[in-house]
Amino acid sequence: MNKRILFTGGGTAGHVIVNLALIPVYRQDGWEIDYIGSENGIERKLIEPLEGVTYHAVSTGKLRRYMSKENLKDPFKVMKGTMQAWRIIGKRKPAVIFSKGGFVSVPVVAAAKLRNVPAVIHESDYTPGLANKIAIPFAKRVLATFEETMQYLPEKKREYVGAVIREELFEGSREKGLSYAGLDDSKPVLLIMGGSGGAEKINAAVRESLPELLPSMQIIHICGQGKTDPSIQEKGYAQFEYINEELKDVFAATDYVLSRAGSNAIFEFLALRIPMLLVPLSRQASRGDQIVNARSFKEKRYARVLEEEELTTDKLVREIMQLKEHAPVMLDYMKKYKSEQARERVLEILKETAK
Ligand SMILES: CC(=O)N[C@H]1[C@@H](OP(=O)(O)OP(=O)(O)OC[C@H]2O[C@@H](n3ccc(=O)[nH]c3=O)[C@H](O)[C@@H]2O)O[C@H](CO)[C@@H](O)[C@@H]1O
Repeated sequence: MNKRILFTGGGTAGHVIVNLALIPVYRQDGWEIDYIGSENGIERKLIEPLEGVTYHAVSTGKLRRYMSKENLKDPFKVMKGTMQAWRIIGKRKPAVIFSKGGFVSVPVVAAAKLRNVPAVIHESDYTPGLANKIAIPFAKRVLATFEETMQYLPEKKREYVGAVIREELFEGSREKGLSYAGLDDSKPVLLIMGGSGGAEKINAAVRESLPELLPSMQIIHICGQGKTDPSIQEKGYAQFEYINEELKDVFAATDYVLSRAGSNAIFEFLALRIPMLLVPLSRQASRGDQIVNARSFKEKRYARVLEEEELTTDKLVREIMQLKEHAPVMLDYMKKYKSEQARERVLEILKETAK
């Protein structure tokens, strides 16, 4: 078999992380690895430095349901991206393409179809995103993280596999995580993670709540690029823009988490058995995918949820304080979830599908 695989996906870290979990397996197995991403997206930062992966940048345009003055050029950018992807696929001749979604992936999956190379799409959210919806007709298979997502996917292509989680996240050290954040073992640690891009509303509410929170806990706050506040220098409060390699240690040091409800993040907390309070991104700011992700986790008792519209400092403090009380029940339910098989199954499917 031709041992060459091409990955795509980008826009936010959520559309890259699953690829990051799979790439090391292929490297170890001696595969040639290509990646198609955008010129300036986070995927370039996360993927280009990896050894053994050739990164190709293509033109991308945001696809929207409705045309407006601002996005008149976007269909042309997508067409250009498709031509570029078509050329790259023709030159590199991958046996299979794995797409994690995001707008950059649409031209790649379309070009794969034109080149007759099988593509496998992975959908991590409860309801499929627009990019994946457009790309699914061109793909051979579509895999879901949430079992409930199956109802939205074509019967002949779909399979529920669960969440693909980076292996190294299970190998963190609490001690290293505490020392990385300049904290100690004296009080429990609350991690605050506003999604890969941070979350300004959560950041502001947390900063206002510090006087009430810090007496009983330490806080590691991942604020997002350019969103830390250097004027806050409290003991027991550590701020970061984004954490890459040390994230495994930070997770190991975490007792509770306050997070957005991006699919990859919440499945990581579930697999690592970290009790969570979720503040999903509102419908005004998104298509509402995080609201349904969070609802599903709440129904399964893996998480508590605070809607963004209800986010006040008082409510936030109360909910965070209550996490400790609710944790034992959450942990009982979380223990029933098994995550180990997802990555193996995805690898098997990719092998079955490869030309
Ligand atoms: C604003 C937006 O469009 N959000 C979407 C995006 O979220 P977002 O990009 O935030 O994606 P997720 O929450 O799914 O994943 C974030 C990933 O980044 C990692 N991470 C985060 C912070 C950090 O400092 N270091 C780090 O490695 C997390 O461990 C996780 O693996 O994709 C998700 C998956 O399709 C969707 O559910 C979200 O609605």
